[in-house]
Amino acid sequence: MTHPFPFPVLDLRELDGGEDAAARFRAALLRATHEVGFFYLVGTGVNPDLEARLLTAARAFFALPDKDKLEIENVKSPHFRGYTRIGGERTEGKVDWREQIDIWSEDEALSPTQLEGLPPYFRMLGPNLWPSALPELKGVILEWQAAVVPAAHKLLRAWAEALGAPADYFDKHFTRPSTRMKVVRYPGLPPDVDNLGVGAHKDGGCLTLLWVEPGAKGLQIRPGEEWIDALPLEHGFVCNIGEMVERATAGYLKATVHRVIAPTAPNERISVPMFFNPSLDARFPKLELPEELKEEGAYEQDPNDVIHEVYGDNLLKSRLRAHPDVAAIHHPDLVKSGMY
Ligand SMILES: O=C(O)CCC(=O)C(=O)O
Ligand SMILES: [Fe+2]
Repeated sequence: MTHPFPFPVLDLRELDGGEDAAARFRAALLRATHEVGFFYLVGTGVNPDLEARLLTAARAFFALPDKDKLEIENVKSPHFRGYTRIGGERTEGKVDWREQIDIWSEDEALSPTQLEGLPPYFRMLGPNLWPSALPELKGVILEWQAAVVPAAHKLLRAWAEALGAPADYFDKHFTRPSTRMKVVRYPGLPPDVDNLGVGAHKDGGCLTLLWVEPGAKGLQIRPGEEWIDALPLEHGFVCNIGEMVERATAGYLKATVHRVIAPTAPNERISVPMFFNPSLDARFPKLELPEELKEEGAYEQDPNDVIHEVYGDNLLKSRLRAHPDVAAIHHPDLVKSGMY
């Protein structure tokens, strides 16, 4: 029998509820990310009013005429920001059935002179694209980022301690975190089309905090042999770790494969993943695990998908593969180099 909410629920407020509560939280966090790689997070401080405003703004954006959405189309951004139309993104070489806006931290682009001699991943720094037809979108998104990022920092500190390291073990790699979020709409599939909303994948970075509109099914995870359905928990996030944390812990914490089944028309689904990741030039540290956690050691890197040590290299590789059109227009030299 399947359970609609298959992961443990963790309440972030426990970390501030005295040493016993904090220790309980850390133990539950460790167990969840060791065994399943996913958990629900409540008590983040993101309030229901902000959730409702985000959902309204997201629906309003996707309901805009194409010309207004295409004003910020991602092919206009060398920095992989902006709107991607349905079919414009790929997972495992297959197009995904979703449209989305990519919003990263708000950065200034480096000039060609500044970029000279720097690793190519610095090209990804740059401004976001905002739609002039929906000026209120920017405020809601920046408010969302400001509300979610502190929860992500707290989780990282809890993991460090749970893994026997000092609480600030990861902090120096997150001085300029690469916060990437997406506002995604999975339109209903016509009955004659067979496609996934997004194909099976592991998240590439450290930590994902995913918000899904209440009641919308579609997310499936595969911690073992079988796909498991996971509904969103109201006023909670679905959290999971990515390949960099899996690698840093020699596989003790699991980056679990997941995908989204597209809804059938007239249903649709809005989701807002936030990928919380280290500074671009961070060389994510391997953690020396305490003896009692060392037993497994089953971690093997996929030889076809090498995880680079420097986060920016990973991110650049994944962006170039996910958006071949942006790559061809803005980064033909990188495509030609064969390094990604
Ligand atoms: O939309 C979702 O629920 C999940 C999306 C996802 O896994 C991703 O974009 O990495
Ligand atoms: Fe994902």
